[in-house]
Amino acid sequence: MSTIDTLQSLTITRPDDWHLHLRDGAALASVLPHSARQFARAIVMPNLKPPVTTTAMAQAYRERILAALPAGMRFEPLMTLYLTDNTDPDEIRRAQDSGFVHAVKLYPAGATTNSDAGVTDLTRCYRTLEVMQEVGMPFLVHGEVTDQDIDLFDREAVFIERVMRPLRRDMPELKIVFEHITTKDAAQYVAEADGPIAATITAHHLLYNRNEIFKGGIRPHYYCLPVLKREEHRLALMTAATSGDERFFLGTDSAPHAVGAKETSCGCAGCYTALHAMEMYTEAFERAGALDKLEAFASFHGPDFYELPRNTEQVTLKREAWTLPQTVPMADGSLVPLNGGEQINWKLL
Ligand SMILES: NC(=O)N[C@@H](CC(=O)O)C(=O)O
Ligand SMILES: [Zn+2]
Ligand SMILES: [Zn+2]
Repeated sequence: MSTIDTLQSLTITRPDDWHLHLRDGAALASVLPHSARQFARAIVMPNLKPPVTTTAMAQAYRERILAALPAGMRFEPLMTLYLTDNTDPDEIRRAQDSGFVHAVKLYPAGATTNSDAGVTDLTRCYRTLEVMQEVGMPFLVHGEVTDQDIDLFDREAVFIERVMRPLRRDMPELKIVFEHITTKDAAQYVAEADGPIAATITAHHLLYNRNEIFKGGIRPHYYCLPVLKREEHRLALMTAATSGDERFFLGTDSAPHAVGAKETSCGCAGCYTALHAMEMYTEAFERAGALDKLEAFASFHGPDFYELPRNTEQVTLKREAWTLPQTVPMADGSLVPLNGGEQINWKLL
């Protein structure tokens, strides 16, 4: 064992979360402290009901987030806009000028939670995407095709061929983040592509393969989109995350849903990890013998891609076993964190 494997504590630059769902209202107030405890900043997803489609809506949402932050906590929400077939190219210029909108998000219509207002055909958005390319506004992509005749487990790989390659051929300078990648196909595509592209990787896709959803029965808290994949894909994600390649960085995709919306005959997609995401990532990197690569993945590659300053504060993770709560109270019902009731071996101080 190398010395780093036996470390009792690990001090790194405070990380950021480059893909986070904070929701709104009572749910926002319940989940925000969990993220703020761990992360200095987060890219906040715009898939509210109704979706955050304008700079004015993003500004109002940002103010609600800051108002929900408990006294004494610091956290910077980095706002995003939800792309629709009708997003006006001028909206991109307003967003860019705002200073607080940092990206625009693609939800293919019907692909995931609250994506009904999403894009039906990306070519309809080309004038808007051209302005994004021109001003350097990052384009964040939920990369799954929605065709019902494509197997659920193949939707990300097919997206690369049908959407990503044509898009990048047409807009080679557009900055793209391939969000929450789940396959070796996506990891390889991002590692090898020319031009400005990166990918976020969740902690749960590093730690689990699809067996987890069905262990001993159907376990809805492990259901998210894109769905967990085969072990070979998990291994490819681990290799990418721990490679030191600056194109891969941390994005939890923590996605809170009230327990009743998960534990039901047709449960929502989304894993809640904001409570313990850094501990989960640390566990994953330790298993790969790559704790020395965690800081760059969690704290450097993201701000570098977004052209934001790196954080200067530090945080410490201690090797200390603790048991996650079974549930987290939420004003409108409770929330089950991923691995609720189980033990985790690291603790963020
Ligand atoms: N990841 C998920 O399974 N769900 C996310 C949406 C998303 O990121 O696709 C959510 O908003 O609940
Ligand atoms: Zn998504
Ligand atoms: Zn998400």
